[in-house]
Amino acid sequence: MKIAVAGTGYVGLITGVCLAEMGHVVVCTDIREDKIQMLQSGCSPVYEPGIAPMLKKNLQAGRIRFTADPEIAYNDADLIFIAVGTPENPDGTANLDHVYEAAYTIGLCLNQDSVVCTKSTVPVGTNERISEIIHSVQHDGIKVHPVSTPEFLREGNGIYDFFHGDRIIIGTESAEAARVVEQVFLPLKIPIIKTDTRSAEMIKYASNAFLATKISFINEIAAICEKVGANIEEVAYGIGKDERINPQFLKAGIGYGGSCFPKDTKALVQIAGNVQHPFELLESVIKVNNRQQAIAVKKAKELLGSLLGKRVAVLGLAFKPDTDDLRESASLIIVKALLAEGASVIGYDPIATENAKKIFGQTIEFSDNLQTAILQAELAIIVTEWDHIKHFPLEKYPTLMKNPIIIDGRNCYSLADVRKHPITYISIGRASIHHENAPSSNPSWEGKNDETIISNL
Ligand SMILES: NC(=O)C1=CN([C@@H]2O[C@H](COP(=O)(O)OP(=O)(O)OC[C@H]3O[C@@H](n4cnc5c(N)ncnc54)[C@H](O)[C@@H]3O)[C@@H](O)[C@H]2O)C=CC1
Ligand SMILES: O=C(O)[C@H]1O[C@H](OP(=O)(O)OP(=O)(O)OC[C@H]2O[C@@H](n3ccc(=O)[nH]c3=O)[C@H](O)[C@@H]2O)[C@H](O)[C@@H](O)[C@@H]1O
Repeated sequence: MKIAVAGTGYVGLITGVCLAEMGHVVVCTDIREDKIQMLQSGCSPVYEPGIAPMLKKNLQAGRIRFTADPEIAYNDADLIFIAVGTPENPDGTANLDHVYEAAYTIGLCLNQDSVVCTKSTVPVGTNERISEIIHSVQHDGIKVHPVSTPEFLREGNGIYDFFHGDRIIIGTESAEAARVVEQVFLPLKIPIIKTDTRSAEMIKYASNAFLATKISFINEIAAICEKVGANIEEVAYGIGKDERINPQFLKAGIGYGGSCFPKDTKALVQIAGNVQHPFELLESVIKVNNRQQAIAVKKAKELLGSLLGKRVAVLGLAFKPDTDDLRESASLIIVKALLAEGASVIGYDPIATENAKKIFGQTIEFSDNLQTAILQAELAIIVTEWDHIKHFPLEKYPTLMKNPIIIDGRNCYSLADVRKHPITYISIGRASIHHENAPSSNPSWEGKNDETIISNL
């Protein structure tokens, strides 16, 4: 069976390389010739742990090829995965231009019967439109079956998720097409759920919306914990022990970012609105997240008063660890707000700096290591819990910073460890630790003094 993949971004590339690793013959195509050239030479245009060696191995074995020519990719493909981007329109709806362009090109190029699977996240009804587009231009006498196969991988864990996902959804009205797709994934021994196309499309949005809801829920509880002197880490552990709640996605912090939760929650609000069902719960989830992404700078201002002229180190720029992706990262909001307050910003990220430079340009400085990032800084804001940041020794902050103040947006350190050092430390949903040399302005987010809170923990 020859498999083609449209789009060589995070999803397309991981899908293509992992299918080749399973032994399939795969050809990937993209409209970006620069990406295709990189991939042909064995280099991955995105950072994803494990992808580079697997790519090289399968290129050498001749199981995967890359081409900018869609004719070569689609002409004789038995199975095609569409994995192109579906970014957000200004009104929050999903932009389907790339998906429809890919469908059109597939229709023009296909020369045999084929199954066309959509991995891109698309609103309910899109696969029907994809099918119409293909049929409107396809060669006579061939059969093309559309299937919705939504993708659930996480960036930074993409390869693991491909081989060990919780489920594979196959949404189609064609039993024959479902069988073809099932045969491809059966060796992975991942539960396969066959359903209708519209339900498959909805499963993807509902999954992301539910996970985003868990995050905003725990962030709301964190905000209350700060005011009542409880500790969100203890609370999340306690509620997560209930199997019905589950411990995952209960990590309080400065909100969810990334290429999907923000856009997919907004798109689902639009999908609901289109059928006159205001999705009030999800609207609140989005609102809470917007507040959360702004909270680090709010806390900094409450603590320091003016940020004008202050040197602030932003530690972590990617939207989460183990990726170079900055799409909708909290760092974007934080850096913008710091600059608006007149602070001078120095950014550090172990992997995402090159992508960050494309966004921030010369408006901020960059450091290629954490130590120089915090050197002489008046404030450090932890945005991304990279291992390297999480495990950076606390004792180094007082030796490098003037008067060490950390706002930890990801609760990387235990309060007990922080208390051993002369550091003012503000985290999310936990007691604030004010070192005696720190600025004296009284933060409004809690009415307790530190001693009272410390004795509670
Ligand atoms: N990034 C992620 O972790 C996940 C993404 N998704 C969904 O998968 C889809 C793809 O996401 P990413 O891989 O992150 O996007 P991406 O933006 O990294 O990559 C998309 C690629 O498609 C290419 N492309 C655009 N139009 C094309 C066309 N007509 N033919 C061939 N290639 C074309 C682009 O040049 C780009 O390289 C989106 O719908 C996203 O919501 C779903 C699950 C996880
Ligand atoms: O549709 C998608 O693109 C993907 O979106 C998420 O994956 P991803 O965005 O790569 O990363 P996550 O690990 O889910 O984290 C997303 C954001 O939520 C934040 N988060 C996550 C978990 C948590 O407990 N708390 C929290 O704030 C992370 O810091 C990050 O900013 C989903 O987890 C995937 O299943 C889905 O396929």
